[in-house]
Amino acid sequence: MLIAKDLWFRYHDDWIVQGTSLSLEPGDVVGLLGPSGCGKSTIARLLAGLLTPTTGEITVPPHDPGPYPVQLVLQHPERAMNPHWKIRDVLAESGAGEAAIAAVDPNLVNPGWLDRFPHEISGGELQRVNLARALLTDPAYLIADEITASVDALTQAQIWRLLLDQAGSNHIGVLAISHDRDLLTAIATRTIELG
Ligand SMILES: Nc1ncnc2c1ncn2[C@@H]1O[C@H](COP(=O)(O)OP(=O)(O)OP(=O)(O)O)[C@@H](O)[C@H]1O
Repeated sequence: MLIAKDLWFRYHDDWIVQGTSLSLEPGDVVGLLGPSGCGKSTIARLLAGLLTPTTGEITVPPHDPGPYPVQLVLQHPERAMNPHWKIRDVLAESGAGEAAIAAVDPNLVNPGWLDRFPHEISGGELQRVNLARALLTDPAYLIADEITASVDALTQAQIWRLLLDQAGSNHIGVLAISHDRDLLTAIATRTIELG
């Protein structure tokens, strides 16, 4: 289980995260909703181990050295990858070997993209690559922070279908962060509301 207990965090003087607690079980899909600036992305970074809470405790599943068991996928995939790397090298950053990359679901990553650079595929396609890279680390939990906020409704539905299929078959717990209450109602079994 991924457990956050009474998290407090501030970047400077103001407390951004004030006593947040939440838990996520393997296979759970939980929404996180709240107004802009209330600290959703900060909570995401705390859970993914990219920030350390000032006080409070985060329990993650035991894991070997290597990729962290809580992976974070962000809204802008182009900011999360080296623009000079081909897609196969972007995916290899997960630590996955050639065979695992070749075995990625072609609905998620079209094999024809592997020898292209990030700017040579669309934003929605690049987000699928971003998602595939996180999934290739074999995460126990995935935090999806506004991952479909920049794509059209059809692509949004397609990306969420792929993510939920993969999460379901690999028993991955998902925390879906969004401003879109309707989206969270459609995909999550429960939603935590902040602010
Ligand atoms: N690196 C940082 N340094 C200082 N302040 C920051 C930093 N990152 C975020 N903040 C501040 O922390 C607060 C919470 O930001 P955060 O991105 O967590 O909110 P959010 O709920 O995800 O917002 P949004 O829905 O607009 O993405 C904001 O006031 C923001 O300005």
